[in-house]
Amino acid sequence: MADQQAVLETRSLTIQFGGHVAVDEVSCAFQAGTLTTIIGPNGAGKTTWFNLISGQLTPSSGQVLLAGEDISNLSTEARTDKGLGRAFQLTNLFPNLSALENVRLAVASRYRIGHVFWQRASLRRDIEDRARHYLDFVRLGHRADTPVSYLPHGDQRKLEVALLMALEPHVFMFDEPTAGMSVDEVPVILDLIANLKKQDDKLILLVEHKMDVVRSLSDRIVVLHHGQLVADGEPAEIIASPVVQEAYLGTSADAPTEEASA
Ligand SMILES: Nc1ncnc2c1ncn2[C@@H]1O[C@H](COP(=O)(O)OP(=O)(O)OP(=O)(O)O)[C@@H](O)[C@H]1O
Repeated sequence: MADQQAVLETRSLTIQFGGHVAVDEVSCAFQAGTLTTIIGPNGAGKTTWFNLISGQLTPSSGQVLLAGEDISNLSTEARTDKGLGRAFQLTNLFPNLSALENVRLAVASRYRIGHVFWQRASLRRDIEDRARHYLDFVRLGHRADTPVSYLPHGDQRKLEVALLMALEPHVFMFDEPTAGMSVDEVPVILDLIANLKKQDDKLILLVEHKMDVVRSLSDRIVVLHHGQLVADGEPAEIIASPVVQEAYLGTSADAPTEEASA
């Protein structure tokens, strides 16, 4: 494992907002076929680290490497093209189009085709087949013709996973995928992520607060606190570690206890 090339790596990644260092020299490498969850108290820098990786923010210093290539200066779109996929909490859905049309557009964008090629029957069929495949994967096949604005919140979140899959990324990034979901919907989205994990060449990164989710899905947990990486290892070991308990006890409402996750 140690000599396997990392799919994704951050090296001394740092960003400062005024005098505040939100992500502080974070170095971490991730291998294909693993699911890592990033945890930490509110304001620890988790989302900011994600934003630096996906290109929403430019680091003050340090690098982001994708399959060994320094992508620190690339745009978000260029990073997506290179296989870095991030779910954007519904902001990339077209509410007036149907579920299928949304996925179809995502598939077509992957193919980089214009209107002329769209007319070619074989390509059109291929796009249609793929779009339906991703929609079925997220169990929304029966909602293909429903406009997105009519879908319940949980279905919209599932659709977002389908859009992400349509881009065929090597890296899937989810920032609190279960946020705002009802108790019934949470297991469905987790099941989707667990199924993604079975495609064993993928790297999945999650930011998640619910410790039962973290424990059941993760191969590895990385803990941020005050912008620094303070723990990194297997779930049971990390959750029990004093450094994690202490980090969370600073904001006791978030403490990673079984009660908090219930
Ligand atoms: N654009 C910005 N400008 C100034 N400060 C920012 C900006 N983005 C984030 N911060 C600050 O950086 C710190 C880390 O924020 P971040 O949202 O990454 O934390 P988090 O660990 O994701 O927290 P939460 O679990 O609450 O989402 C916070 O103090 C936040 O106020």
